[in-house]
Amino acid sequence: MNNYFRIWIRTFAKLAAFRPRPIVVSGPSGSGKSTLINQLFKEYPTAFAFSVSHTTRTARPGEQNAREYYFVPRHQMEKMIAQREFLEITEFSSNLYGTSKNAVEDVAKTGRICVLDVDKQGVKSIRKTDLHPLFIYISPPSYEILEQRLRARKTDSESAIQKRLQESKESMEFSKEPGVYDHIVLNDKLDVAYKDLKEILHKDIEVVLQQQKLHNTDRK
Ligand SMILES: Nc1ncnc2c1ncn2[C@@H]1O[C@H](COP(=O)(O)OP(=O)(O)OP(=O)(O)O)[C@@H](O)[C@H]1O
Repeated sequence: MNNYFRIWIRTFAKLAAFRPRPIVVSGPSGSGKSTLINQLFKEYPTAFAFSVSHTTRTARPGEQNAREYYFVPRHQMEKMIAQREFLEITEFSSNLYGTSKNAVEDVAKTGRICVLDVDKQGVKSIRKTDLHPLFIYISPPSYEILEQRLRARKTDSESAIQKRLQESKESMEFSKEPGVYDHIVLNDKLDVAYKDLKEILHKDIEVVLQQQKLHNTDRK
C-alpha cells in the first residue's frame, strides 16, 4: 500500500467516525424554541438536522413514513421500548411518540448536529442515557410575557393555552435545579437571544463546517 493511499484511508476513517454532539433544546411552550432553531437552520443549512421520531398515530394526508415520522403500530413501538431503543418517549392524545437512539445516530453519521426539541420529561430521560448532548434551556422573560406570546401566536385554544401555562411553571422550576441544563438562554429580545445561542454553539458549528469542508475536498 503506498503512502498516499494510507493517508487517504486514515483521513476517510477519521471523517467517517466524526459524530457531532447532539443538542437538546427545551423550555416552556411559547418560549421561542422553534423560532430560534429555525434561525439556526436558516443561517447554517448544512450544520443542523432533526431526527425522525417514531409514533403510533396514523399518518395524515401528505405525511410520509421515515420523513415526518416512522409510523409504527403500537405493539412494535412497545417492543422497541422494552428493548430500550428509545432515548425518550411521550404519550399525547393516546398515541406514543419517541426519539430512537438509531434516529439520532443516523443524523450524527451525516456529520450534522442533531437537534432534539423535548420537554422536561424528555430531558430527564435523555440525561439517563449515554448520549451526552448539550442541554440548552430557552427561558421566557416572565410568565406574563410567555402568556402574551402564546396568545399572540394564535395557534392554540384557550384550554390548550391554560395547559401550556400550567406546564410552563413546572418547566421553569425544573430549569433552576442544578446540573440539569448546561446553558440557559433568556429569550427577551430575539436578536440578543439568538446571538447568545450562537455563541454557545459557536465551536460545535465551526467543527461541523470544517469537517464538511474537508469531506468535500476529499471527494474532489
Ligand atoms: N424574543 C421574542 N420576542 C417576541 N416574540 C417572540 C420572541 N421569541 C418568540 N416569539 C414569538 O412567540 C411565539 C412562540 O414562539 P415559538 O413558537 O418559537 O415557541 P416554542 O417554544 O417553539 O413553542 P412550542 O413548544 O409550543 O412549539 C411565536 O409567535 C414567536 O414568533
